[in-house]
Amino acid sequence: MRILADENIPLIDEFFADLGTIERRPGRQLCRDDLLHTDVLLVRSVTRVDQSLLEGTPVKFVATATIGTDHIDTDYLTANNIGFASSPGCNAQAVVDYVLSALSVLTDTRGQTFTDLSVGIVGVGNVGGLLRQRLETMGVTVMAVDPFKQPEDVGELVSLQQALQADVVTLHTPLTLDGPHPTHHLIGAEQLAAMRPDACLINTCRGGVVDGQALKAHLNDHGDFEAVLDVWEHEPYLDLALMQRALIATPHIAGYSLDGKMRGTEMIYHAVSEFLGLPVRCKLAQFLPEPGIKRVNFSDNIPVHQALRTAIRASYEIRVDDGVMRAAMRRSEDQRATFDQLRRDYPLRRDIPVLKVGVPARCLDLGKALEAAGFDVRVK
Ligand SMILES: NC(=O)c1ccc[n+]([C@@H]2O[C@H](COP(=O)([O-])OP(=O)(O)OC[C@H]3O[C@@H](n4cnc5c(N)ncnc54)[C@H](O)[C@@H]3O)[C@@H](O)[C@H]2O)c1
Ligand SMILES: O=C(O)[C@H](O)[C@H](O)COP(=O)(O)O
Repeated sequence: MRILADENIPLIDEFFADLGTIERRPGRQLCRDDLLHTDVLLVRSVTRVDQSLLEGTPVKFVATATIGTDHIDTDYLTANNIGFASSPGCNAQAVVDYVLSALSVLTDTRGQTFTDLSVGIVGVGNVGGLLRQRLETMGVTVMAVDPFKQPEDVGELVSLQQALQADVVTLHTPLTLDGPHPTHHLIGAEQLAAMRPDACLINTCRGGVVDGQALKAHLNDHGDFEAVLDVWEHEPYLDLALMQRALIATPHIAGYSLDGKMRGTEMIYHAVSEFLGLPVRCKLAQFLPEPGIKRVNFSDNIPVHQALRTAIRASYEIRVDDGVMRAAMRRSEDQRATFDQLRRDYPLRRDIPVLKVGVPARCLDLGKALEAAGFDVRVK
């Protein structure tokens, strides 16, 4: 068995070494010639997998260690009897953490608390569904839209027009170009104009879901409008003027927690094992390290919103990623190389539920609020 893997997929040896020989390549440069002796191809989102990559190769199975699948021509795989698996939900928690950290910065800059906000969630799948659950338990008003879901499965749904009325609109759809509800440029000039002049748009799904030119113009015309952008229309190239005007700008790392990335590898390992008719031979828990910060303790005189902010940012401080990207892009002579390097060298980050939070026994409300945000609360 010959396996070729993107060099940025973690734990490849740990999960796949007993299956055969493993080769690694930078995902963005992977080409057909690399695959002339490959049986199983393991990719991330930066490799376009289609006829031009696979035709004439012996590849029998393709797996992507990502949630998104817009880089895969699944029709071609099906038509050519090539097996396929993705990693649905693997890094959903990390994206939710990213949004919570962004909201904590937004409310901070505006002197608000989480419960002052209404949040429109566009796409109520793995990420949007978990986000909805967290925000609603935290007491935030949510307006969710998803034309492919039923309210009995995901809770109350509204139209996109209604969701655009929220203080914050956060996007969690796949990038789709066809079908009954395509998402390419789902948010353009018309939708931005329908939003509140002081709203905040968060995009962590795919750059192409937002019309970047329209967003830049809207931001320039509306001084109180904010944008939090993790994904960009022409990645790995960025519109620097859009980046400068964004409240927070990051290099497509919303899902980049260690837990999320490693869970992605575990999911493709399960899929490859099943394809080969093999039993599951190892588990992610064997390889996950202990968290760096193990515990944050609160005393009883801290307001709930402050404790939430502190705990969220102890787990994941989005402003650091924003600062690092702005500094790197300012110095950069090669945007593409810088964008990829920021992603490749991304520092270790753990999911919110990994952080234990200590609260005094008499602070029931504090404990409940932290639990609602996903923390592992221990009563002192
Ligand atoms: N920035 C990152 O690091 C990162 C990490 C994970 C996922 N993502 C992106 O986020 C996307 C969503 O992730 P997920 O795990 O929730 O996917 P998912 O497939 O579980 O959910 C997507 C939801 O969007 C809905 N949807 C589709 N078209 C829609 C439309 N026109 N309007 C409203 N809703 C629509 C679907 O019905 C589905 O419920 C992924 O496709 C991926 O591209 C980005
Ligand atoms: O779709 C996903 O899972 C995310 O966008 C993922 O984090 C992308 O990471 P990449 O494959 O580009 O390293």
